[in-house]
Amino acid sequence: MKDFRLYAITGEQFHPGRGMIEVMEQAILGGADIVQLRDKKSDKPELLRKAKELRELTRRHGVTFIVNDHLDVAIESDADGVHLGQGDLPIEEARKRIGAGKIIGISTHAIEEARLAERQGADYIGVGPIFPTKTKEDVVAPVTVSYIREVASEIRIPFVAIGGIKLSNADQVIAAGATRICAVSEIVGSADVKGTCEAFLAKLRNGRQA
Ligand SMILES: Cc1ncc(COP(=O)(O)OP(=O)(O)O)c(N)n1
Ligand SMILES: Cc1nc(C(=O)O)sc1CCOP(=O)(O)O
Ligand SMILES: [Mg+2]
Repeated sequence: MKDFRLYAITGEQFHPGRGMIEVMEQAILGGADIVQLRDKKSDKPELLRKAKELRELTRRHGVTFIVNDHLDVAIESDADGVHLGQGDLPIEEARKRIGAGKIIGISTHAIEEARLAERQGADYIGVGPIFPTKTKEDVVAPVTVSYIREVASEIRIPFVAIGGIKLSNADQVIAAGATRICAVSEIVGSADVKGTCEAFLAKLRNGRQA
């Protein structure tokens, strides 16, 4: 898969009065290079409509587009891939349905899950939740930056840190070895979405030099 640095996930509850496409376009203009549609409320037709809009936006900007949870919506909207949770369908089955050229990402919360995801052919893993977060209802206890250190030293596929990551704590995440960051509320809930993305990327760039 095309490498990425800043992963922006939709969260419409964080920007009342502003449209999702407008907000995600600001994230992309700020440098987000992968976008995920995460929507726990909409029904299938609504999800598909949003996925198609985001597909058009991301294609126009040359940015990777992932659909959370819904493999069928990912396929029908011609997304670049799907993000699975630990309780979702197995990677092997998802791969058969979505095809070899597409991206499969999976959430992990412990090194055993990361090892398994790598063996099963995931293209990237989510590593989290690093810090407490209110964005995800059924979230597990924070894994802390020590899990980033474990993954960075052992896992070879790309990993992205997620969960409670803010501009104010991103330096800890980067110092632990993360070279890719994912955020929901800090990005889409910001009054300056573009500036927030630029600030995350500046931190990631500085971290690489450190
Ligand atoms: C990049 C990334 N990492 C982790 C998640 C969480 O996925 P999951 O565990 O399936 O939980 P939900 O997002 O479905 O609530 C993610 N979506 N993206
Ligand atoms: C969607 C999600 N997945 C997580 C995981 O640990 O797998 S944490 C999380 C929520 C991230 O939202 P925020 O950046 O607002 O904390
Ligand atoms: Mg999920």
